[in-house]
Amino acid sequence: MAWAPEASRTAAGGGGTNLEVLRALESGPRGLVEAEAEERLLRHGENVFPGRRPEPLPLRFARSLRDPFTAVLVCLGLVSAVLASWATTCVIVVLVVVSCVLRATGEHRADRSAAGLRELVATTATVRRRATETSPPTAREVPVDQLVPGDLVLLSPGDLVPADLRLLRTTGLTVHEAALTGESAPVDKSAPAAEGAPDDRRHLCFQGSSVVSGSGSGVVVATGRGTLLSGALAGSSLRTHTPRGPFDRSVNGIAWTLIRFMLLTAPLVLVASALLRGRGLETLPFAVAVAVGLTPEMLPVIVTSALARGAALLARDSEVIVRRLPALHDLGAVDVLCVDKTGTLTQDRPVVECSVDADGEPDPAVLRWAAVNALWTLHLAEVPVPDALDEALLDADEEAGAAACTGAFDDYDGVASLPCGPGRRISTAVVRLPGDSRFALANTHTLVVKGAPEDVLDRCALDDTEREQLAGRAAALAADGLRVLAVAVAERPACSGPYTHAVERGLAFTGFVGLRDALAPTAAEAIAELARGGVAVKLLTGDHPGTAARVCRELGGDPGVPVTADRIDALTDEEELKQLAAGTTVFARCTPEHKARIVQALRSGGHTVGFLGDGVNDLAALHAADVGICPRDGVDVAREAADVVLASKDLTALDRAIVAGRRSTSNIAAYLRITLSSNVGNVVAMLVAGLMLPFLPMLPAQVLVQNLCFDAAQLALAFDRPDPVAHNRPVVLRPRALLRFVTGFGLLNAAADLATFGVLLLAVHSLGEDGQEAFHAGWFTENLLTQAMVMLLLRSGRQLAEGGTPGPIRWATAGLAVVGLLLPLSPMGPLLGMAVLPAMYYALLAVVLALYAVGLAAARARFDRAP
Ligand SMILES: Nc1ncnc2c1ncn2[C@@H]1O[C@H](COP(=O)(O)OP(=O)(O)OP(=O)(O)O)[C@@H](O)[C@H]1O
Ligand SMILES: [Mg+2]
Repeated sequence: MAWAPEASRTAAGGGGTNLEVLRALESGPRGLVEAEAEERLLRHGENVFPGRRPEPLPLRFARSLRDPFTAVLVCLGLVSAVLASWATTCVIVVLVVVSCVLRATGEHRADRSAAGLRELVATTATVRRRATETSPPTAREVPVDQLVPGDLVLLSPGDLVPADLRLLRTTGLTVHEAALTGESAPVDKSAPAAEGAPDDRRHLCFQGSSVVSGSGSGVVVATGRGTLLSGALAGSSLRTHTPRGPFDRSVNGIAWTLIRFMLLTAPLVLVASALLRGRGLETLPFAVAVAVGLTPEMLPVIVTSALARGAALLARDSEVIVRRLPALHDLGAVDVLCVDKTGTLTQDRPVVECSVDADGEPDPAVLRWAAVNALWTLHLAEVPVPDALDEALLDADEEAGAAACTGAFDDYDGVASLPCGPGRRISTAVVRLPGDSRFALANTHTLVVKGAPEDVLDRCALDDTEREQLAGRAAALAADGLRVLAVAVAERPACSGPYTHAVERGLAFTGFVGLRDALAPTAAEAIAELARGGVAVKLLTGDHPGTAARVCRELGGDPGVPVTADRIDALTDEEELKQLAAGTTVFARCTPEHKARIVQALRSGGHTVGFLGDGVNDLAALHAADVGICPRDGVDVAREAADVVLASKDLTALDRAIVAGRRSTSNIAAYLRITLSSNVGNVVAMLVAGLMLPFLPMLPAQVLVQNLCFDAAQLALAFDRPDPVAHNRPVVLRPRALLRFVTGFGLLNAAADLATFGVLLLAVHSLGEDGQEAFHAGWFTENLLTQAMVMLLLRSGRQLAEGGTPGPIRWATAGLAVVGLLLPLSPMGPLLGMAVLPAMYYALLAVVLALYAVGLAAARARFDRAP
């Protein structure tokens, strides 16, 4: 348990000065001493994020019991136990246990293989601590689970709030509390004024929220199970939201259809045999066995195994972490990938290339003003985390300054800063010349503004023609692939109160700074591969349309006509937005909301959408997409929001992840096709034969043994290496197409079964009561052999004639055939009520099977040709 001491919670929750709060928590402004923190960790326990505690194996096992297929099996097991049909009950218990064990261990394995990588991209918190009582405090990163009450935490944009905090100091801090309150807009947070304020929620930051802009420091008041989020989850007033992605629509949709179908089978068999054969309740065990026979009970196992194996291989070979297994399936279905530009396709290490005045002439003063802005934005932040653009400006300025030795700008003192953030594309620093207040200059503050040209020009005192001209100049720089910042300044009488955005008006335009941000080395290759694989790539960026279009071209794509986000604002009709989103490749000047809206529009247009992004401004879109993907260098919140994390710098890992997703889905689809068509075939044949014969066409125990053999063999499908050609386009499981397939192939299978029925009539002279055992043996052999054939011919893609070493499928089918042929002849045969058949039967059976193989191959070829 990790409750903060009761006293501290009260102090933190109520008012109180910073010092009082710190004292109540036995902490201080210089942070905890390491030894004390260690001691507290023992006392309070680890600060584990709710919902992220690793699930123990028994719990996993219990969770797989909740699966609908397993539930149906358990019900059928109960029915057979009530009927005292113990053999059936035993087989069902074996099925349930095997399936749960396989699923739980599969998930566990996938988790383990990603564990090392997860550490590599783990979320950390920045704390201020001291090595000893007397040493100075230093800020350092600690794993989130090591935080203790009383720790001083520093927050900056993109951080996940690691525990419940009482704020001590803030500058322009806004946080996103959607995980707690559902509120999607960022909320302002501030440290209380000195006298303590009554509005305590404003002064608290809660675990699970994320920092959007600004920075701050706070003291930890609660960790682990003591946090508000933990409490809310325990009281289950909050649910971790699970979006309905393609996986839910396809695999789960199909599963539920099957379950309804299965629940109908047992009553149907009972009614049919009562009406037509006058049999009573004694057919119930048989009806139950048929229902079990029809159940693709291995579906959950195949799904988990195929996905877990794919995820484990990806982690090992390509350093990709799949955080939610179904996301791997969804990746395979992605047909549109939206990508953010800065930091994803580019390296986000911009370098200043030019600094020009309003006439386009080189002017170092523009860079100097931009650097003054960057310097004071950085210094006035509670936590100075340099942004890449600011860092580049400071570096370039330092170099230029060293050459020119002009010191005038260094004399400025910072007064206030209004930083940029999501949706705000300019940053302002208010500076002044230090000096005696008797001089007029000391009463003047200088506003230095830099940011997106459109936004800065809007705030400058210019007439329309001038503004247009300057916008044109910015566009020309952008078209060269530069990131462009406009710089403007204004002198104002000193203002004693806090500065607000309202002062950013009537500025004097100074010039532009152009920065070049190199492309990520593997970006072009990755994008080309995506295009070859049938995935449309769209660029969604906050940057200038010119820069975005140029980047797109450099990556080998056709940018078309870039759309700026204000066009999206103008659209009220969802239909129009859908069309615009589908027909556009580059979206520029997007705010986080625009990115999410575009993703949403593409999804409602019927696409499966992936979003690859790394910043705070990508958070909403990462949530909105079917699959959120984050590169390794993304901010904490982006990584937390993503379903898939690319742990290596290599973007082509994404292509491999998509192929892995397609492969897993293909294997799942192959399983469904194979198992359903043979199950449907068997049930139809069994019903027909059951109505014509004086005895049950198969005994319940036989049905179940046959089923066990099928299941064991079909597990191999999860490990199949399907045809690579099948993976050059998105793979989607379509319930309708599957149904068509299953009906067609199921009837073909039933025809083969009934042909065997005819053969048995010929070979076994009397099919009266005494021919029963021979009939059962004959049908058992035929069923297993046809199943083996179906597995070979209906797997995804690869043909029988392939060379090389036999894969899992061939071993499985060979095993199935051997069991089918030998089991009735072995001592097990009589135990299961089967007799030895005449040799003639095998000869005739060979003919039936050959015909069936030809029929299957022809039907498959026809099916593959169909659109
Ligand atoms: N530190 C900054 N100072 C001034 N302006 C900035 C700063 N950072 C960003 N901007 C402006 O805001 C714009 C939008 O930034 P934002 O972070 O939303 O997207 P981005 O980094 O350009 O691109 P992407 O969305 O591809 O990551 C930038 O293009 C730039 O003009
Ligand atoms: Mg970015």
